[in-house]
Amino acid sequence: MSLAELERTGATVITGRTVVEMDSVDKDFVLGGTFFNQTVLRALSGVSLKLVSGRALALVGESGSGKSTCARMLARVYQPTRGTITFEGEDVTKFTGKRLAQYRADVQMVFQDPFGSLNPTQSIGYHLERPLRLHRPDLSGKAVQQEMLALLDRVGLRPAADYLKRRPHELSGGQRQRVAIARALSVQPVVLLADEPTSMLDVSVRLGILNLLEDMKVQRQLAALYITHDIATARYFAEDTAVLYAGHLVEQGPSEEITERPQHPYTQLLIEAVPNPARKISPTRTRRAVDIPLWTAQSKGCPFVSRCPRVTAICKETMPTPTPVGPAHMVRCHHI
Ligand SMILES: Nc1ncnc2c1ncn2[C@@H]1O[C@H](COP(=O)(O)OP(=O)(O)OP(=O)(O)O)[C@@H](O)[C@H]1O
Repeated sequence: MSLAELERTGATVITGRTVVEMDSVDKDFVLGGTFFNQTVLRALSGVSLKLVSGRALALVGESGSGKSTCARMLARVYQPTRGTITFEGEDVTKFTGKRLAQYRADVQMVFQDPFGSLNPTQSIGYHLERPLRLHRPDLSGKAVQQEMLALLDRVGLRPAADYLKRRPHELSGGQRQRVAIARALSVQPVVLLADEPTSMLDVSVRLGILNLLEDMKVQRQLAALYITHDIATARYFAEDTAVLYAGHLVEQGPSEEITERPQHPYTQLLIEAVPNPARKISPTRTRRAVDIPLWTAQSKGCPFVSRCPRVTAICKETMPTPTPVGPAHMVRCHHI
């Protein structure tokens, strides 16, 4: 049976190989207090996820849920407090020197603010030439020029030669994000971490950037992490979705399954919040803004209790373990 046929049967087909794996990762930040009585924020609690070549995983959650912390750990900006991160089977936390530099080239990040990530005093050519010369010393001067033009062309900045001498302020937000993507691709990465890559762009250009990232994911078989507040775009770009709340993964599985049949009350809340002109507004349903709880090493129970319509005594005491509810679909809730 071909992959396409197998997919039509409804089975979850995970193509590609696991490139990066996070296993039971905690990340603590010391916020203050004395040496003997520190206030420790647990920004991530027991997070496990995989990035697979040619596939994207969307990491969805509200502000402060720990999405960027997760990406920064994958990029080796932060070390985990507990748990392991492996890259092609090797322990990332042990990388130093040349191995760490190579890892940082293999794992590229695209940030939400395309202007902040480019140097306003330097040309677009400079932004592409530097990583090419640093990470691909085999290329001759002429080959570097050709590669810069090919990269700009590939991200849709045409005619490419026109863009080389321009500076970031001469480009629109969407064009700057295309330059940032070209720069990330210049070092031939294996993993792409896209941290809300469209949230600061005009709505009209967002789809173009998502399409470009999708093309790059497929053509280069990148293992991608797509961070977003917006569960609706998660389905568009990512095959798999993981929902993060107060540093805990509360639901994870195929994007289509998660958006069609969300099981965790938090995922259901995110889906209900997606604007849908066809849906009637229920006057009985009221929403109040609630902050994500500050999770510490002493916190217990499920972090969603203060907002959960299903809450019972056990939820206040014990964090639920992951429960399978479908092929490659897990939920952490006592009441599914
Ligand atoms: N370096 C740090 N020191 C202390 N606390 C931090 C640090 N980095 C992040 N945090 C805290 O960790 C929690 C998670 O932050 P993070 O930026 O990962 O969330 P996020 O989901 O990416 O939010 P946003 O969507 O607003 O970027 C927040 O409470 C944040 O204040």
